[in-house]
Amino acid sequence: MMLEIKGLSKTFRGGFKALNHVSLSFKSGEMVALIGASGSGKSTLLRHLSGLMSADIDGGEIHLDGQPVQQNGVINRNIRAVRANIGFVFQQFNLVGRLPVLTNVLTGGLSRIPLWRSCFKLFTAEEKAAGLAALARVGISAHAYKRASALSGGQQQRAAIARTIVQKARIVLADEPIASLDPESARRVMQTLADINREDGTTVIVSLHQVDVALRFCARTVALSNGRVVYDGPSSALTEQMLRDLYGTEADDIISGSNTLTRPKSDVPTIFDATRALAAVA
Ligand SMILES: Nc1ncnc2c1ncn2[C@@H]1O[C@H](COP(=O)(O)OP(=O)(O)OP(=O)(O)O)[C@@H](O)[C@H]1O
Repeated sequence: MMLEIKGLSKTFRGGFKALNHVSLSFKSGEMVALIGASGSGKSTLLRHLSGLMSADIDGGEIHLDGQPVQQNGVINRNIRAVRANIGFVFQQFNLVGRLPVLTNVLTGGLSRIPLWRSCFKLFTAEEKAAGLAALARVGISAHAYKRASALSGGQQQRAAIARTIVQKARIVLADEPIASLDPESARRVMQTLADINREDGTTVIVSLHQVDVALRFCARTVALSNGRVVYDGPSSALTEQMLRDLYGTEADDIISGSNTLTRPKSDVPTIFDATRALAAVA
């Protein structure tokens, strides 16, 4: 599905401009990293793409395969149908902790299940089988009947990805999905996103604080600074200088990965750091 953003602007109450004429388009099957310093507008952009937040009155438009998500500050009245194609993975997992993992995953299909049935949480054998298959794909089928709150952060995040599989989402928007995970869990979550991208052709747009992860997993990177797109192109063409300009005083930590998952646990690095990644493609 083609996701097109034209001239998107968002001004928060008080006058702060969080998005400033953002225009981007995403083709089916892309895996794109969204990077930028804290406060640059990554989460705000992702919320607009799914119609969770409306732009300014004259703030541009977003279309998914020609269907409006929103136009000039007005969300499509039929947003539920549009949103059925969009899966969302949040930093804080967003599962209902007291419900079993499988039930959480099956709620991904709710937009395609008649309302009366979803109200009573009745799922057919076929739906349950689809849920279990999705859990198997993300490697956590053994935990299907545990309460979601009993899972580790990384497992909960993989359950959230399984939910997007059940939903049959064509686009997955992931907002800092690895920010609160340890390095190995983070790597697995990114690999799971890469798998659904490669195997199902699902478009994945993922905001990341870790530049090295963006370079490792995403062929394309979009960089935001103060609500504007300042880079959109192959991740391999990003230079260290661009990253320094983008992150300012945060740059050393971000680039060397000293505060992220880049520090290898053993001497076999699972993910290489951004400087070496850049040197390798130079
Ligand atoms: N509801 C809101 N009201 C007012 N300002 C907001 C609101 N939400 C976000 N902002 C501001 O908009 C800017 C962009 O925020 P956003 O969360 O999109 O940044 P981000 O790039 O995702 O940052 P981080 O990496 O820290 O999550 C920030 O300066 C933030 O303070």
